[in-house]
Amino acid sequence: CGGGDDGDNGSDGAGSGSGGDGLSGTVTFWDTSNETEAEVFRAVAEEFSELHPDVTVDYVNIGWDGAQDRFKNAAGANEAPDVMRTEVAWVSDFANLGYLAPLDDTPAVEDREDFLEQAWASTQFNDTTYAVPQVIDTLALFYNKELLDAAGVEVPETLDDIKASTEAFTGEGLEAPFYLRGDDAYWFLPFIYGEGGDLVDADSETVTIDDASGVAAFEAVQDLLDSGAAITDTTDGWQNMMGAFGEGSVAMMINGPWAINDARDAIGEENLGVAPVPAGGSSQGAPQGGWNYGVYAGSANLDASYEFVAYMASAEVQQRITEELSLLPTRSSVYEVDSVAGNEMVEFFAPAVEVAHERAWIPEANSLFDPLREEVEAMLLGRADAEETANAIGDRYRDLLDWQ
Ligand SMILES: C[C@H]1O[C@H](O[C@H]2[C@H](O)[C@@H](O)[C@@H](O[C@H]3[C@H](O)[C@@H](O)[C@@H](O[C@H]4[C@H](O)[C@@H](O)[C@@H](O)O[C@@H]4CO)O[C@@H]3CO)O[C@@H]2CO)[C@H](O)[C@H](O)[C@@H]1N[C@H]1C[C@@H](CO)[C@H](O)[C@@H](O)[C@@H]1O
Repeated sequence: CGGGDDGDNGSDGAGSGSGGDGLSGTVTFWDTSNETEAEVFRAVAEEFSELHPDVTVDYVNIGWDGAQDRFKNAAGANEAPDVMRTEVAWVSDFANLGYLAPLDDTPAVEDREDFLEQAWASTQFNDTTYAVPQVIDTLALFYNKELLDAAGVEVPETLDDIKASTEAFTGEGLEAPFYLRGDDAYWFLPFIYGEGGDLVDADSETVTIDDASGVAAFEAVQDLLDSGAAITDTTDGWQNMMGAFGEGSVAMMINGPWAINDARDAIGEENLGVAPVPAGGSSQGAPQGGWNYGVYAGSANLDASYEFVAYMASAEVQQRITEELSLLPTRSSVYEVDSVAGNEMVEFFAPAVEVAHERAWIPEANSLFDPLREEVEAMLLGRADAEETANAIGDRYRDLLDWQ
């Protein structure tokens, strides 16, 4: 803050010291993390009160399903939590509705230059900062090293490699080489990027999912299933995917850093390998995802909420979250810490995130995933072929976006 003031306001900065910094009251924090992650996020969040004894943190884990609507409904009734774990694509949605407090020039944003540009981009809406980055992620190929060795299979680099491994794995008694998640549209993106395609081109406001690349992507999905190289489900995908991978009925799945600890518990830490998502017919790519902290615009305790967000997004807390959960930091400085730099999963995922497919952080983007999931589900259930699926999605996007 500069100036001649000796700064003795009773606290020695964020890192230590008792209260006396004028913060008090309760900060309610809604967290969407999964069961394994929640243990760490809860502990870290509640420790904020040790630094600010007059502040009570009310940590509430609401999980992932329906979280976006739960926050919007609560905000609409002016009952939203002070701080919300906000998925990277929800910032524009919540900000567009006026539900997030602008954070520029507030204590919530500390060392802005330390944040990764890819992560920072998702916190912006109408040239204003509405969130602070927590973790960044992308999708990768998770594989069971023992099962690949037993089948004599190298880590696949393309979808054709996965198909070519089918006999080797079924010969070892596996149901199939690969679990293809069929109930979450995020998991379809690597197939679309693998054919050099995308859902839309936001710059030219053009729908591209029903281009030849989109049709080729859905043909590749159908071909993996018809050839016996993959199994899928259109409901309970998370449980079925983690179950099949954990029991060894498949050797591979596509997943993200949030699944690392559960996958290690299931097949053994030394047995888990990660690699880039397999390439398709003409290209290779994985989507960028992740999470931020948003502050509810109607919070009755903005000062404590800003400081809570600064603490949760601090380098110290990010380092601890990586050490305990192998989630990816969004601060460049944290990647320099030995315990983080030496983390095998960070060593893989950090460069993978670097080249992850950027998305358009626009409110409309939120509404692209449900039509994608629903139309692909129809294909997986045999009600449509790849071309009909691509065309159906394209038509729905043009209706939704009023784009070409
Ligand atoms: C359909 C939805 O499409 C999009 O969501 C994308 C999302 O944008 C993608 O980034 C991606 O998310 C990754 C995520 O990045 C990745 O980190 C991980 O998250 C882990 C956590 O890591 C882990 O801690 C734990 O929490 O568990 C998490 C979950 O595993 O995996 C996520 C993917 O699962 O994929 C999402 C799509 O799935 C829209 O944003 C909407 O949400 C839309 N649904 C609403 C649209 C509303 C109308 O606007 C409608 O009113 C509502 O009814 C609908 O619900």
